[in-house]
Amino acid sequence: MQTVRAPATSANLGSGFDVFGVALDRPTDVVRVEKADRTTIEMTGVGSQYIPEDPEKNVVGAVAAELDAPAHIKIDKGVRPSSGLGSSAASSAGAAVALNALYDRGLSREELVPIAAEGEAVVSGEAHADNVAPALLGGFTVARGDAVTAVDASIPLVACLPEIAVSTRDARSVVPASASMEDVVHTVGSAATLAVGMCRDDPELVGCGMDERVVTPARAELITGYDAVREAALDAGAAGVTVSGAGPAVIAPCRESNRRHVAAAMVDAFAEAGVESRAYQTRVSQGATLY
Ligand SMILES: Nc1ncnc2c1ncn2[C@@H]1O[C@H](COP(=O)(O)OP(=O)(O)O)[C@@H](O)[C@H]1O
Ligand SMILES: N[C@@H](CCOP(=O)(O)O)C(=O)O
Repeated sequence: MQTVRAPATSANLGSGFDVFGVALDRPTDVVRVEKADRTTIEMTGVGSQYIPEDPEKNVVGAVAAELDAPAHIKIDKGVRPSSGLGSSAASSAGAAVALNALYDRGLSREELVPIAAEGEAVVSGEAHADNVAPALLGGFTVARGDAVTAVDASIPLVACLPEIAVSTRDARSVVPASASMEDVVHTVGSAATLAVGMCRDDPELVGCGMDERVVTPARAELITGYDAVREAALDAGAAGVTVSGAGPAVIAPCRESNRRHVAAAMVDAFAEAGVESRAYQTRVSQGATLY
């Protein structure tokens, strides 16, 4: 038997649409695997009632098939599905690490990225790696085509998750098909600033580099209260605010000393907009861990 704790992730970070991602130290999924003749899946935890246990429809079924590693897979969900916090990626990455160890496949974390990405294809139709890369490698990751670059980073963040469901598919359908050259230049400047901020562990640069004018405003429309939550987080001292993943979670880097204050301000602002929410006081952290 093998057990893995796999982290939530936030992919995009505003300026890095479909490219940037970070692993978060909470929330997490716990994935437990035991050898079996065929793959079966058992789900518990937050939102598990909405997740199919059929291996054809659950992301971990595809990962087990890719690794030719049939198992009884138990997943205790800590990362709510359709959250914008890489819920499916946490399970995919956790299963990839656990099954790799269970069957002694000897694959590196980098080699597991495309395998875990096949799990993502079950949900979104695309084997995108921007969530599974940080879930496997930890820190800040850059997914570009088949190549992934990872750097360690330690940035305090608040990830505030409202009681709204936004499917990744729906949130992708509102992304504009084109952007002006002015907006492209602005995004490149922001993305470069964010990457430097991650390398320097500087939350101010990371927050500044999240500014993006094409994808984020379109998706913010799907999140009741987004503008008020953004303003409240900035007033409370956040260095920047953006939509986490495809939403509805909203993410805000900040100094550790004002993280609690930022978290409270975001929850209060959602409440004023009539939406319940939960704020995770978290940080950029390590990838999936065997224990
Ligand atoms: N093991 C799993 N964990 C989470 N979601 C899963 C899993 N297997 C299949 N799904 C499906 O994936 C969808 C949620 O994934 P996704 O939209 O990527 O969430 P998030 O925005 O949190 O990353 C839901 O439709 C859910 O039923
Ligand atoms: N780059 C993708 C990431 C989706 O992440 P999720 O956590 O919302 O599944 C996108 O922005 O569509």
